Amino acid sequence: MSLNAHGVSWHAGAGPVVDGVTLDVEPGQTLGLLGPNGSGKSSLLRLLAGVRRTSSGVVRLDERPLSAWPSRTLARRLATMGQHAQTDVDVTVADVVALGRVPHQGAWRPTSAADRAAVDAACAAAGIGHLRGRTWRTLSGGEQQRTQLARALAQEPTELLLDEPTNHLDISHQLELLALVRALPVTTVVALHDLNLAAQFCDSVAVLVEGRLRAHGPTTSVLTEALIAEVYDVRSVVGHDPATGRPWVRFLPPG
Ligand SMILES: Nc1ncnc2c1ncn2[C@@H]1O[C@H](COP(=O)(O)OP(=O)(O)OP(=O)(O)O)[C@@H](O)[C@H]1O
Repeated sequence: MSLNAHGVSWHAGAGPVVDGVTLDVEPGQTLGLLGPNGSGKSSLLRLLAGVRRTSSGVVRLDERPLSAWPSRTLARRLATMGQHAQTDVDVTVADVVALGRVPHQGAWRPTSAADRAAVDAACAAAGIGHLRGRTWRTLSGGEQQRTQLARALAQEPTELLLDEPTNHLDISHQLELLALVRALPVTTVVALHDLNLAAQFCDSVAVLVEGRLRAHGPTTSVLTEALIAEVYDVRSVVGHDPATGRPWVRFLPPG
């Protein structure tokens, strides 16, 4: 087992935002986190990353509660990529990517050859080598997103938690990013709105509705016309690609 949530809830305001979620993420797997707007995907990702404390229940990494991990060790293991990374400071792309190395560096240890190699590899993988000298604030939304991915990759994590990593990307970069993430020997949880991207790239999916886990399992079993109608109130046809066996979804007009 890699990451595991057991009976995890998080309350904000009047009621639970995440409500009793139990979920195992197998090592090396790419798990898609699906659900309508406001269903709790980002909140659950923050709980899985340990950046937010559960109101009840426990998140474990390798069967050990996150709270029992030394923070630096945890920071080396878990990398996150959020939806809205912003800064008012004039930092370069190279500076942002190098932040991924901080958990690996001691207070008095200078940047090592391993740090430089990890940053180079991450920039190459995310296709941002040519942007390294640019100021972060001058980047397009998609370029910022790929820079954040490079920062997360430079961290050389074993678990990667991505919140809608494709939302600013053109179709080519969407496919590239998810193919890259899927090929990594890393356990990944990725919140997605695009059901066809989930169908194509996720080994399994977890579907949240109003903070509760409505379904979890292999993508092929979970992504059905009935589930899509129930969760999103949209009619669809779900087929399977004969070459890959993977599902695809075609949405139908209301009526
Ligand atoms: N700090 C907070 N205080 C109060 N309510 C919150 C807080 N954070 C999130 N919420 C609410 O919890 C619900 C779930 O939010 P969350 O961002 O986790 O959903 P999501 O599934 O990621 O949504 P989206 O698909 O729109 O990004 C929303 O109704 C949101 O307004």
